[in-house]
Parts: sequence; C-alpha cells; structure tokens
Amino acid sequence: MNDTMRANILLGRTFDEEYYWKVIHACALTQDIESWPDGDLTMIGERGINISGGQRARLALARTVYSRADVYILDDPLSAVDAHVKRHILDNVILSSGLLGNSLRVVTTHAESMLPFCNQIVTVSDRTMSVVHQEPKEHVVATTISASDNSATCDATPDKAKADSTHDDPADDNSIKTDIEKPTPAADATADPEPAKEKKQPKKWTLWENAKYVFNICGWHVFTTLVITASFRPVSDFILDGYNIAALKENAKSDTVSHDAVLWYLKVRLFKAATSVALDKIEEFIAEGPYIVEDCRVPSQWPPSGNVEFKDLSVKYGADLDYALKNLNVVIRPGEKIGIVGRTGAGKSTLAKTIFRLLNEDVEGSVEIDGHNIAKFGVGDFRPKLGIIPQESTMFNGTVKRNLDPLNEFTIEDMWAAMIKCGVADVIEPKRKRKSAGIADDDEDIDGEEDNDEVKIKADEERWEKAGFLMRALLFLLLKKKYKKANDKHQKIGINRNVGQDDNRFSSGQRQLFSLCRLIMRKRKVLILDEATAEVDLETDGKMQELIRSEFSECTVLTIAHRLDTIMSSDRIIVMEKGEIAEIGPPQELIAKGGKFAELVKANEF
Ligand SMILES: Nc1ncnc2c1ncn2[C@@H]1O[C@H](COP(=O)(O)OP(=O)(O)OP(=O)(O)O)[C@@H](O)[C@H]1O
Repeated sequence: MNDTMRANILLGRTFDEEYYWKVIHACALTQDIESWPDGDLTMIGERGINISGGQRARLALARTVYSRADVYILDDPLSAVDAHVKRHILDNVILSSGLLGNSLRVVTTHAESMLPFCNQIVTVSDRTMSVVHQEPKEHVVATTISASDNSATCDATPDKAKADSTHDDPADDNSIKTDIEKPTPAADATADPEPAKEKKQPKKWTLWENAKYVFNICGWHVFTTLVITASFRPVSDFILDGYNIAALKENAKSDTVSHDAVLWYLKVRLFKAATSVALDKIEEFIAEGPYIVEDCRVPSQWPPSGNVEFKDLSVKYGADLDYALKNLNVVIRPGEKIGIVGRTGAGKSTLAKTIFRLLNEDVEGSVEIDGHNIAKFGVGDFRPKLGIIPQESTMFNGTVKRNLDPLNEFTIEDMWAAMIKCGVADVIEPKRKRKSAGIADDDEDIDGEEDNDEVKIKADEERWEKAGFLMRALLFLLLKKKYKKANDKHQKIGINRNVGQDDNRFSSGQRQLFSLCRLIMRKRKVLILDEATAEVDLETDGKMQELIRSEFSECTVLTIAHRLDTIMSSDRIIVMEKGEIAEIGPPQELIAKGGKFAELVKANEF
C-alpha cells in the first residue's frame, strides 16, 4: 500500500520495536533500509512500485512474520530472491533456527532444494495429493505439529509427528526469544547485517501539491482526461497496448472531454484516496516525453537485426539515492541469448527497464538498438516493437481476446495456436469444447471429459417439454438470455470471457504464460524476460525455455533469472553487482574461472 515501509509491515498492529527489527534482519531487509533516504520510513508506492521484485517479496514475508501466528502458510516465499538471501531467510525465518521455528509452517515451493528440510512433502498433481513423510535435514514442521496437534493440518501421521518432536535438536526446545537472541549464522554473513534504527520523517506529497503540479503542466482539460484514464488503467496497460498518455493529450486538445465526464470524474474520483495514485502515474506519463516524434519515426520493420548496445549507462531513482546502474558498457549481438543474474537489488530489472525507457529518473548515457539511440524516438513508436514478460505479469480488465491482442492485430486462430503452444488453452476452455469448435490441438482421447453445459442444456430441454403454456412463457424469459449467444462459436469457447486485473482464476505462473502467448504472436526481434518463469514449476520452466529457444531462435533475448537452470543454456551471462557488470562471458567459461558466477552456482546448490 502507498505508505511507509514500516506501516506496510505493521499493518496497524502495535509497534514492538525489538521484534520489528528482528523481523527486518531475518527477512534480509536491513541493507535495503539503510540504502533508502528515509530508512524504514521511506514511502513505498502502491503495490510496491518503487522497490525491486525481491524487496517486495521480502517485505510481504516480513509483514507475515510480524503477525506472530501459530500457523504460517507461505506461498512460494523464495521464488523472487537470490540464492544467498534464500539461505539467509531459510536460516533466520523458515527453518527451526528461525523466527517461525516454533510455529507450523506450510510452504508451497518450486524450489526442490527446500525439500530435504521438510517433515512432510505434499505433491499436488492433477488435483490429487500425495504425502511423503521423511526425516528432515533439520526439523522444521514436526515439533510444531506435535505442539499444536489440534491443528487442521491434514496430518496423516500424528504418531510420526510426536516421534519427530522428541528429536534431539536443541533449537526445537528454544522459545522464539532464545532463537532470536542467538541467531544462527547465515551461510553468507553479509546477507543482512544488524539493523540500523535511524528514524527519519518521510517526505509526503499532498494531493493538492500533486494536483497543482499536473495543472501547471497540462491545464484543465488534459488534467481531467489524464486522471480519468489513469485511474482506470495501469501503467503497464498503456505500455503493452501501445497507447500513451501523450496520445490522450492530443485528444484533449481537440476538446473531446465532455462536461458530463468532467462532472462524473469530479464526483467519483477526485476526492478518493485512489486519485493520488493516479496522479503519481500521470507524473510518470508526462515525464516519458512525446508519444510520437514526427521527424524521427520508427521504421515499420524495426529493429532489423536486434543489436543492443548500452553506452556509459548510469541510472538513479532519485537525486539522493545511490546509482542503481553505474556506467554500463556492453554490446549484445543480434540473436544472442543473454542471461542476467545477480543478487537481489543488483540492478537487473533496472537494466531491462532502460531498454523500454520506463525510467524517467536520472538516466545518463544511452541505449542503442541497431544503431538508433532509443531516446530519440517517441515512446509510442518504439515500445511496441520490443517484447517483454515483466516480473509480475498482469491480466487486464477485459476479455481474454483483448488481453492477448489489445490492438486487434491477430485472428482468433492465432490466439488459440499461441495458447496451445504455451499450455494455457485448457485454462480458457476444455479440450472437448475446443474440439467441437474446431480448435483442438491434437487427437488425444477426450471422450471421457464431461461437458457440463451439454448436460445442462438437456435438462433445460426436458423441463421445456414437460412445462405447460404458462410455465413455458416463464422459461422462455429465463432462458432467452442464456441461449442468446449460443450460436456464436467463439463465445461458446470462452475467448470472449471477461477476466479481471486481479482475477484469481489465474495463478501467477499462468499469467506469465499468457504474457508468453503475447510475445509468440508478436515475434519481436528484441525480447526481455524478467523472471518470466520464476512462478512456474521446473518442468514448465524447461518447456517454456524450449519454446523460447525454438520460437525466438533469430531474436535477441535477455533473460533475467534467479533460477540458474533457466539461463544455463545462454550464449553469455552478465553478472550484475551493485549496479555494475561484475562478470560477463559464456556460462561454462565463467564457472571454470571460479568467479562470481561460479559462486552463485554453488550457492544455488545448497
Ligand atoms: N522505482 C524505484 N524507486 C526507487 N528505487 C528503486 C526503484 N526500483 C528499484 N529501485 C532500487 O534500485 C536498485 C536496483 O533494483 P532492481 O529492481 O533493478 O534490482 P534487481 O536486481 O532486479 O532485484 P530483484 O532480484 O530483487 O528483482 C535496488 O536497490 C532498488 O531498491
């Protein structure tokens, strides 16, 4: 939420200073806090927009750990952090030596390296669960299961749990307090030093200051257009759709904003807290510069080959902040596959953002694609020519079709083909129905699949047959709407189904797969995959990598990943460290050299 880092963790709960700083340390947030101008009182934007993906994940973990619950359900808590931080969090939070050591911890994970530490491994496949009990490398869950054996833990073996509780592990007998007083040394002692407790007052922009700023820049009509639009559509939406606020500015000049819209806006939006978030977005849009630069248009087949060059590139997110990128110089050749790795906060995503000019802060130096400095182009012109799967993929409000093809460039068949390739077609419509609409991917036997709609239609027909005159009239009214669109083939197969921005029908992995569908349909010469497979299981990750290799063999692909398997087959690896390139070269060479990359590989093997 749009508040200080501390408020984001406390969530209105009492401030227990001692425990709070222990949580900060355990969740490896100390160094981040120290690097921010207002320490833990630094404002975090809505949905954590001004912190890195890893920082967001650790903040969410800290919020949960601060709740001091008896039972914790942690949904893939380590997917967005590097191997060192993963180890630190395991030791200081999740394992029995950590802050949650005395609680029951149910952890969902794609990280197989975590499995040896668990008492029970529950595998979920095709909606069936199988449970494996084992002797953990370190006692994680068992002690707590027996201590709170009233738990609704679906624990199939209480005896086993009790047995485990008697294991001779001193850490198990310690209270949380004792554990904390004697923290287990992390594998990497530098992962998070002791916290600094400096408290500074945050700088806050009032709504009025925000509004004045936008008024001064763009005047009344533009202001209202901007706010109405920005309130409804996220930044990424604009980017992906190829729209831009500058285009709206043009509309506003031609006086397209009706008074009704203005009044409606004033009533509904202006006085709501959400508006300040919209205003933040507006500032970003305005700072992006023109949508189209008439005397420097991007050619239609651009970029022709996909050569990417970073020249003396430095980036800061604010005058009083450290450089997030420092004097980067590197040439990426056409068609090269580059893996970008590095500790959390090293600058990987910032590097990706510079290629899309998503940063309006202090950017020095340049990014050139096929010899063109991208700063010269209008953002609306060059962005749609590049492809990205961002760290957090989004589904937009609208139909599945609009999500896949916001600019109406492709046929329905293209969309199904992409969804089938990426393995998400079944999420939208079962194979049986697709087949009846002529869009099945193979001849696999699907006769056993039950078609609920057909069963329902039959039941409706039977009801109709039995009904008298009056009842038929009533049924006619009730069923008319239901069957109105029954003849629409595409309606029947669900691509016109509405999905929402925060639609929980889609897992984060599935959202990433939908982003991959968009890329496959567009076939851009330069692609950025920012933790594009972090949320999917290893097998799907492997399939996605294979698909990326075959579909984009001619393209330049920059892949950011903490999971090293994902980038091991890259032509070259860039290891980022504190905003700089610490190492660059083919993966096997870097491993043989025994430097930073070799260290990361080793850390990943724990
Ligand atoms: N919008 C922002 N405003 C201020 N600082 C930011 C912003 N985004 C990132 N930073 C800071 O810039 C640095 C680099 O962040 P970046 O997101 O590039 O790291 P990363 O290597 O991608 O990390 P992760 O692996 O955690 O995703 C971090 O210190 C982060 O706190």
